[in-house]
Amino acid sequence: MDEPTYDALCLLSFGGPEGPDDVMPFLRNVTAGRNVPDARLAVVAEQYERFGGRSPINDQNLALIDALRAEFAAHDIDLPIYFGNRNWEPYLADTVAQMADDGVANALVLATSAFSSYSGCRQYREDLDRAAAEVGERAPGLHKLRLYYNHPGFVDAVVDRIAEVHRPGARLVFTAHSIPVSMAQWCDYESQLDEMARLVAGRVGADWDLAFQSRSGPPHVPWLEPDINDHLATLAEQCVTEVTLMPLGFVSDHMEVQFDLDFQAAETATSVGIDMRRAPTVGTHPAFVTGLRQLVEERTAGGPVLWVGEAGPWPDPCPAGHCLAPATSTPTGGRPTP
Ligand SMILES: CC1=C(CCC(=O)O)c2cc3nc(cc4[nH]c(cc5[nH]c(cc1n2)c(C)c5CCC(=O)O)c(CCC(=O)O)c4C)C(CCC(=O)O)=C3C
Ligand SMILES: [Fe+2]
Repeated sequence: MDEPTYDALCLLSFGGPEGPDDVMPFLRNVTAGRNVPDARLAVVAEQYERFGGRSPINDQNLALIDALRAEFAAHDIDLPIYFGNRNWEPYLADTVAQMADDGVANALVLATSAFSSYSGCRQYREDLDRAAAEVGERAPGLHKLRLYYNHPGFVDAVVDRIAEVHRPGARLVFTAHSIPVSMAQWCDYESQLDEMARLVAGRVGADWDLAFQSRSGPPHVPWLEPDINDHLATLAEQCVTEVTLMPLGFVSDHMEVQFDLDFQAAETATSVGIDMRRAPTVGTHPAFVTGLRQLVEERTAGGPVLWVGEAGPWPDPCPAGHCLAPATSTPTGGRPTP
């Protein structure tokens, strides 16, 4: 592929409220155009309020940016790093406008989502298209880096994070954000999670399962299962007493990790008599930061294309028609054009 010369990297993430007054407007941004009932928003708002109305996600992304700046400096990569979000400040469109002001002609984009799904992949690409359209002709070219769920840097960091808390003999349970089954059918989310869980568990040497967390939406709409809380109860029935929990589907310990796992799932574990330890997400683990630098060098310096497992590197750009939104979430009810 013919690569342009890149003059910046933009970290693209979900965003989160900075204080109590931000919580409801943030949640309305997240769920705009979708049928998430107000009752569900109220429940989630309460979860943010437990954290003083402030999500840890923005600080975690800033920490990752700091780590990447140091990594770039140590490897003579001369790319300024920008930060833009889908749902909160700094909003992506403002960041793209800033890049245009600064004379950036082409930027690489690193999304904080390792796996393939509408929420974690295509929706970020839609965000980029919308932000570029908003800024107009002077907007830089925005080039998303390929998915890195099977990059050795990510996988090595996951293995190492598990080692921080794992006890030999404990059951290793991986979690990822549940998504509607109607969303899962258009992407490789489940198979990617399954393959990486198997590979990581093999390296740790543990029996393992994959469970899902943080589902929303009405109960009659099917989402990926088992839910982590139900699964802990099932494990207890099988006389499992020690669990290592690894939130494989996330790259930082944001609200959904700290609330849904450290608070809710931990309570479930206690109530069913399981001694559970949660492994940290990759965060700024040096192996992860190295892997992200290699992902950039793949595009800027002819660096090697690295991956582990069977699926091969995620294609760059994404395959047409992949990671589509579920039909019910589009205004027309039809399939969006790829
Ligand atoms: C696959 C996936 C990821 C992982 C990939 C990625 O990282 O992108 C992810 C990440 C995140 N999800 C987050 C927060 C929320 N997700 C929601 C809602 C939803 N997520 C979905 C999927 C995912 N979500 C889906 C299918 C919905 C329902 C419909 C919809 O609205 O699309 C809602 C609305 C209320 C609710 O229904 O729970 C909130 C508040 C935060 C921020 C945490 C913080 O603040 O620290 C993060 C990193
Ligand atoms: Fe989410």
